[in-house]
Amino acid sequence: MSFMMSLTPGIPSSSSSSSPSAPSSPPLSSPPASLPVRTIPGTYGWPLLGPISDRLDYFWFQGPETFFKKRTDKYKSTVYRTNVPPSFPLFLNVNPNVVAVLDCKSFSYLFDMDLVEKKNILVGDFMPSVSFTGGLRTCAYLDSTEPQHAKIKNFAMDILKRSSKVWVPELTANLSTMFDTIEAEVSKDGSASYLIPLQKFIFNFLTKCLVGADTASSPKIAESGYAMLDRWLALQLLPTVKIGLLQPLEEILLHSFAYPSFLVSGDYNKLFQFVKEQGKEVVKRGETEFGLSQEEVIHNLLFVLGFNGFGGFSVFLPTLISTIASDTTGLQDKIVKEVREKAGSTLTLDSVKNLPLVQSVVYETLRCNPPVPLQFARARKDFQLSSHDSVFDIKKGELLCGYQPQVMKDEKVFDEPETFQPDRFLKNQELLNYLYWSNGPQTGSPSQYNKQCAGKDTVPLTASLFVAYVFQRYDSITGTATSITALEKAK
Ligand code: HEM
Repeated sequence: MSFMMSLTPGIPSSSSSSSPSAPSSPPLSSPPASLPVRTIPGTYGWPLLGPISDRLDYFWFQGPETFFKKRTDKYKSTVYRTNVPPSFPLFLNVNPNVVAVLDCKSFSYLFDMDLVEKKNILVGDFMPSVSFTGGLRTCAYLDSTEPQHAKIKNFAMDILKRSSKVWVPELTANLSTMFDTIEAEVSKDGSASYLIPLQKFIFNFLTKCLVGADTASSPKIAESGYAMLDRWLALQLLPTVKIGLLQPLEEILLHSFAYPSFLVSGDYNKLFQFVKEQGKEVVKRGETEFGLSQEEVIHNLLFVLGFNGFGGFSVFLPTLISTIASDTTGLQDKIVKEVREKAGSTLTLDSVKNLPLVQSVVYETLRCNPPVPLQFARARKDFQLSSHDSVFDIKKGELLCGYQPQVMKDEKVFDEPETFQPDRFLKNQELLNYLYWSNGPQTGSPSQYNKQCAGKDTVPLTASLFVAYVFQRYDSITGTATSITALEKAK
């Protein structure tokens, strides 16, 4: 961590000249004069052959982690040119060329909305068809300069603010249901596979909090709403993610073409009708207070619920559970002590303030396993970008691609970056400046002027409450990312 204090903090330099609340930290656009200017190393290879070879390395021969690491070692640089999937043969109008940015300093340029734009590049140059979202480009695909972005982002943040009253009671009620199910299965079979109860919990809880709709009012949605979202998400993301099935089948069947939305449109329409009927109050507010059409409100609600919230928590919570439930260093005893002494008998949003170790564990899990691994941004203009040791010329229109799992292991920022240190953020809060899971630093503020996750504070808060709930109820839990094998009730 020795170099950390000399880094430019990873806070967006500014948003746009029209942003009254733009943060005023030093601009990233003027790199320190002492660093040498270097040509960006790396190559896109021969047309068609370069992209296909990189794609096979990425998905098959190396996997994303080794893919980025090997090239960093080869070029002795955390900034280089490469191709990322999807590509040839059936993604003809997708340009796979990117400039990878793989340390905390170069990655933070992705947050500088004066320098980069984020139009249609949530998952790279490839964009899933808008027919998955009713023909609309939802918030996450809009650049911060597009007028609809401000309206929808403000709506999303308003939803979170208003739902704060019901957030904790809904969370604990739904957690009770989930752990009753898991507990019964563990005592019957000796272990419980928890992914389905967990996804049902996330779906019911978020639907109530974000949409104001009770899934109990529709047995079909209550029973299979989570699975409908899984299918909808899978079809949009398949071309870009490694599943780990038998290769080369995965390459041929999953990574070679985009799946059509009609395969899930029946499910999506059911969810649409459910939100329209059961989420009337929230939908109306989106129309009257934020100037959105009814269609815009509902498709964006479904995106925030399904893609951002449900998708994000479905990836994050299993890693959190597995990290804690497989620990053998005595971490659970320390958490039990903190939770029992300081959380209070009834959990509230304020309880978390008294749980610094729990919060640090949550942050450290987000650092070691950022749930959304890839982030993209396109240069709005020519500018100079610096890594820790060099400066590079970026041309207008070039696509920057950050791979968070490597960036969050930046040894110039994080001591022993490969090691999970539960109290890392408790000992040094300064490090929150470099925790980027939300597409911005944990010390930043999501707003209409940037593209930071609207749930930047809500997500770690919810995860901390989740941990507090577990250790109010249990003295210890044992398990993995998919199953719980033992639960010892609180004595
Ligand atoms: C563990 C859960 C979550 C994770 C990991 C997560 C992660 C992210 C990330 C990485 C982005 C930026 C994507 C990009 O532009 O590259 C994002 C955007 C966004 N997230 Fe989250 N998110 C989570 C939960 C939530 C929740 C609960 C909400 C509810 C309001 C939310 C609302 C949003 C919105 C509205 C955006 C788009 C921001 C914009 O366009 O300016 N997210 N999220």
